[in-house]
Amino acid sequence: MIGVAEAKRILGQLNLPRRKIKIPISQALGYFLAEPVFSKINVPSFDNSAMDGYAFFWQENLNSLRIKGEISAGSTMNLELKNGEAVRIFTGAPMPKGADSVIMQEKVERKGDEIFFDSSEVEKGKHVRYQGSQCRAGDRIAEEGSKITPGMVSLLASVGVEHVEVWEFPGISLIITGNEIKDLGEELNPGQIYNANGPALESWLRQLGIWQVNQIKVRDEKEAVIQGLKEAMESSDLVIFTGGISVGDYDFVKEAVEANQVQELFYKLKQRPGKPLYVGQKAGKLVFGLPGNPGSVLSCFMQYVKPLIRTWQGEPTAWEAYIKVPLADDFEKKIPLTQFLKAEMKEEKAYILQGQESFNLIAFGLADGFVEIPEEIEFVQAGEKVKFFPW
Ligand SMILES: Nc1nc2c(c(=O)[nH]1)N[C@H]1C(S)=C(S)[C@@H](COP(=O)(O)OP(=O)(O)OC[C@H]3O[C@@H](n4cnc5c(N)ncnc54)[C@H](O)[C@@H]3O)O[C@H]1N2
Ligand code: MOO
Repeated sequence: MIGVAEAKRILGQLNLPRRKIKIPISQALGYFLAEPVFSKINVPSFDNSAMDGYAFFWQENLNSLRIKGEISAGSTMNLELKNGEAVRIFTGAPMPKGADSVIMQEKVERKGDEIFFDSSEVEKGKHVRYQGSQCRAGDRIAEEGSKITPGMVSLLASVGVEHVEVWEFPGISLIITGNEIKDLGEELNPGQIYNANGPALESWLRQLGIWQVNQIKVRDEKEAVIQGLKEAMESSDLVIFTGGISVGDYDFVKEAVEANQVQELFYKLKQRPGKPLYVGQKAGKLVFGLPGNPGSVLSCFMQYVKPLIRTWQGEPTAWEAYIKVPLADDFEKKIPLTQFLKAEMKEEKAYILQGQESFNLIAFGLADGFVEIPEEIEFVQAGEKVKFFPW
């Protein structure tokens, strides 16, 4: 059995067969840039007013101006001001020739075609947004690996970028094993349970922007599991099993990966929950055998599958997605394994929740994420900092 750090090192070093795609920015939310982005234009592309008011040429001791005309946003009017003249101007409208400053309309008193104001209210260059003051054509405005947020989309649109090169998301298949598993809405007979893992993983994947997932259920029969994996590998980059990876007589995932010539990267980790985690690889495709208990599925997904998918998607720091927070209470770890514990964050402290068994989902409904207590640590004192992995 290897430890958590070694497992992460192995997965972190994989050479993932990622693909670049070019997509319109309207569809790019949540993707990561595969190339840096350069501005196509100067922004602003012309000097313009930052306020509704009056534009003029600044001079010492100025306290009145004569209004010569009006310029609104989008106007192409070719107006030229002389000293002592002002133009009525609106936010975003181009500054006329001969003007270098704007005064807000609230600061003036208008009488006919003249405005009067206190000379202390005006300043050279005030309320003008100069050409190229955000960026200039050719400037690098976003780096490779940046996540496309709504803010980034706004920036890209402002500089005239219509399409971006991003890393394509991996295609994913979920294989839910277990004769006892019933879908919601179905009747539960004795010995049967609801499928918690399928909806949980679907939700996780949606959180990562992945809405299209091939999901199949297979019975605990060797041929069905082998065939299910074969078909899933043909259509996906990542195959995620839940259940069937332990040592029971009806656990066939191990036999299925071997029958499909998947090469083992590791099997069984010094951790709880999720000890019997399996990961294998074939021709760049990855197979995760998540142990069936829902607590194990969620911990293993969060610790290994999520960072791997994020890396595939182009996030450079996916394996460091934790923060260090103080533990609210003392914690004694009674097992020589790394423990992932469901925890709630309150007033910047992590509270380890009751009910940490890997079948028990009550704590999952309350948790904000996991606390990690490393293998070699036996006791953590209240106030000591631990790694916290937010959902
Ligand atoms: N003799 C041993 N037995 C077990 C060991 C071991 O080392 N030696 N490890 C235990 C640990 S730890 C885990 S975790 C489980 C993992 O078992 P499997 O991956 O084979 O999973 P299953 O046996 O199929 O299921 C385990 C458990 O989870 C429930 N389950 C499965 N799928 C779902 C689902 N989609 N939604 C909700 N719950 C699900 C299933 O009914 C079982 O109760 O093995 C231990 N045994
Ligand atoms: O570690 Mo298992 O993953 O206890 O449920």
